[in-house]
Amino acid sequence: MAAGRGDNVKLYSYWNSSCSFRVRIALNLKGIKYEYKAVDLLKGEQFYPEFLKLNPVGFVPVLVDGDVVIADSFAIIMYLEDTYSQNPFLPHDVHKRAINFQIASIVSSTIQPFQNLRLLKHVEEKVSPEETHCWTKSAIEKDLQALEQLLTDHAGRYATGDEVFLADLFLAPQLNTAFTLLKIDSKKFPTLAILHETYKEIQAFEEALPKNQPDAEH
Ligand SMILES: N[C@@H](CCC(=O)N[C@@H](CS)C(=O)NCC(=O)O)C(=O)O
Repeated sequence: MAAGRGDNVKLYSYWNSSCSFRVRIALNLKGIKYEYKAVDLLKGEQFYPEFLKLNPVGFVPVLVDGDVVIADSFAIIMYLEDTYSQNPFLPHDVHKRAINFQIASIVSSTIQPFQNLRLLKHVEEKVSPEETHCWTKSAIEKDLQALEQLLTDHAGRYATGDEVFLADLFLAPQLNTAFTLLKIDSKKFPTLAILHETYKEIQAFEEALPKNQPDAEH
């Protein structure tokens, strides 16, 4: 299967999905124009048979690039990195590269699953929405503390120095969820709070924000 040429790209996305947000940033940074295909997670469109053909797990995001179909934000971002050489997401320095993978992995495998819709729905059936919210917030705060500690040793203007790399693509959506949606107090995380503000100044990040998507609910 040939890698796409970037002239027929579609992104299946939900405006408020942090995993989709990561990929939107990646596409914007690579300068790849794409067709936005909204999948309404609240209506359960992720379980429609035609969507499950693209991603049997029933999650957004899914990228279609010509005849290439890829699901999972990490896999999609690495595919974009390997296919489109402009604005690389990975530094040459192997240590810095590893730290980028570490941060991306903490966000995608440790933190984000706590805010996953199907998990939250399940927990809310057992305990109240308020209790679920408190549990999510405290779980995420604990992991943000770990990220804050890690970043103290590595951050420059961005997460791992003065250039935007993979870690930033994962951090920006996570910090947006934590500080904007969940209203976690950013003062407890000084390095993360500065990064959160810095990301707002980058056009590729700003245009990828949930509120700027065609399916956004205001
Ligand atoms: N590891 C996957 C996780 C994808 C994921 O959790 N997507 C969420 C939105 S951020 C979703 O589609 N949830 C729908 C559901 O829970 O039914 C990735 O990084 O793409």
